[in-house]
Amino acid sequence: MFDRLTHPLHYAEDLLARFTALAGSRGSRQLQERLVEAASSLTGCPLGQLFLLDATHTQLTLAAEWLDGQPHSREADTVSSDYNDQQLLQYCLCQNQVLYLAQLDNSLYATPFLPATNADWRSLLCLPLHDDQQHVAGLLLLASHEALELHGYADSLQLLGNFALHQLHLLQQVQQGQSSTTEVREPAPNYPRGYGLIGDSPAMQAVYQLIGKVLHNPVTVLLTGETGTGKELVARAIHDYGSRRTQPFIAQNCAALPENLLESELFGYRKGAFTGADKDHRGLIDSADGGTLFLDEIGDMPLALQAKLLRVLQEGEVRPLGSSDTHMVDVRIIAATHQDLQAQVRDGQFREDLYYRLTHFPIELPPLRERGEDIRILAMHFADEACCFLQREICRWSDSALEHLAGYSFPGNVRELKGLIARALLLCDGNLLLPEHFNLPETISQPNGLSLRERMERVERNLLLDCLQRNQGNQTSAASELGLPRRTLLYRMQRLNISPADLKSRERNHVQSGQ
Ligand SMILES: Nc1ncnc2c1ncn2[C@@H]1O[C@H](COP(=O)(O)OP(=O)(O)OP(=O)(O)O)[C@@H](O)[C@H]1O
Repeated sequence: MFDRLTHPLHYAEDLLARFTALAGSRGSRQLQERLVEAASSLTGCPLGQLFLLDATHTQLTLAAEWLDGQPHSREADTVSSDYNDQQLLQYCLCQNQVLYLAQLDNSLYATPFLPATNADWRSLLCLPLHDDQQHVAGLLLLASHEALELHGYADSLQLLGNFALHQLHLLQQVQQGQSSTTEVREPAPNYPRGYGLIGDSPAMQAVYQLIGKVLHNPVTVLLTGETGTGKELVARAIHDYGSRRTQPFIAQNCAALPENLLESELFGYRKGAFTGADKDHRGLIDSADGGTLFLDEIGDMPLALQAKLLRVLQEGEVRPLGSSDTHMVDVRIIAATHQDLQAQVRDGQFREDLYYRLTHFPIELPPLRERGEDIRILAMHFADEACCFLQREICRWSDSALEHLAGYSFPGNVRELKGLIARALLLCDGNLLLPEHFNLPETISQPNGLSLRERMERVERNLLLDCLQRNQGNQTSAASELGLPRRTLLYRMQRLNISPADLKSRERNHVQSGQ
């Protein structure tokens, strides 16, 4: 971490002292100032800045600035969510990438976030900072009038910055606790899961069982299933929970690159193998040595490459492009496809020998519509996760919204459900998710075998139950909210078989699901 620094030991000692100083900060302001001061002093840069994302993750604000050995205050400078005029900050934040520019004065990028000084700013280091859930939550920025080699400070300063963010979070929690005006948020409930996947349906239980069989056995696994059913997630689970977890996991989508590029990416090449190959390049198979290589969309791999892959699977041998030698690798291959590989074999698009080699241990991921009971817990899990990410209060669900989702066929499976929830949360101004927040395409919504009348009755039943629940079971207030005479409400309740027991069981469900 310190190998690019001139006095690593001295730097490490100073860095440790800064951690201690940050831990001893007595308030948010002091903590933020100590961080920018520390970063500026450790790197010898006259400027240190800390930008923080707001709770909705749409605005970036300059929280602290250190300039020429002292705190520098300016008008709160807020950068809006599109960061249009702040491309450098946007790059770091959205790409989650460290940015280092040694010759800022020659660059075409605008730097309105840097304070105006007599001398021009020449070098810049900008680091994304992460919260305890590993989400980007801010930026630490250093700048100098000299062309300094700042890159060597990136890793250690990022650790220092992340530590400061965690401390900041703790301080805020303590302050909130003391003011006791803020409600303590219920911890998110634990949804049934296996190997990090959410879902409790018999179909998913069967998947968990199969995953368990291959965790400690490097057999080749073929994951099949429609798009968005979680194939990549399962591949990662097999790696993360298996014996190779400390080794690399490398994923490559075979449909993403043309044949020659895919070949050089996977197998690597030797200098001079083709025009532009000016040095040896290590392929992904080599990079995954000891670990796992996940080949997504294997059905799109060109036939010529299929033969080379078969050699890797059978002999463990790799021959880079332009090389006459082969070398051995120890890579576990997990492949995935949403296509019918057998049909592709029949059509001559997929090698039969590779097909049999890959299908030693197939795992099929069931489509979401065939595991309706998982829709509810997945929906709640994604909503909780998104609320945590946006740092907003956990949303409650109306039964009608959950039913609305349960009646949909989800051609895009879990990925589509996740997207729908993210959108619904943006549309939901309050804290209760309702059917209107989910704009499901009518044309592919499945009636689940119910007639129109039955579906209408279901909607009406949920609407009445929602309203009664809001009014604590008081029929007079519910009727008045609905603009109905009480007698009509009672009549409709009777027709739709709504009893006080229904209300009670609904309340119980809400409590159980943490609502
Ligand atoms: N059981 C699950 N629990 C939690 N999240 C899931 C589950 N299944 C899928 N997801 C989420 O759904 C999204 C799509 O999953 P993934 O990319 O693994 O699907 P896929 O089958 O590989 O899709 P494709 O065939 O299009 O590549 C991801 O965000 C993933 O985290």
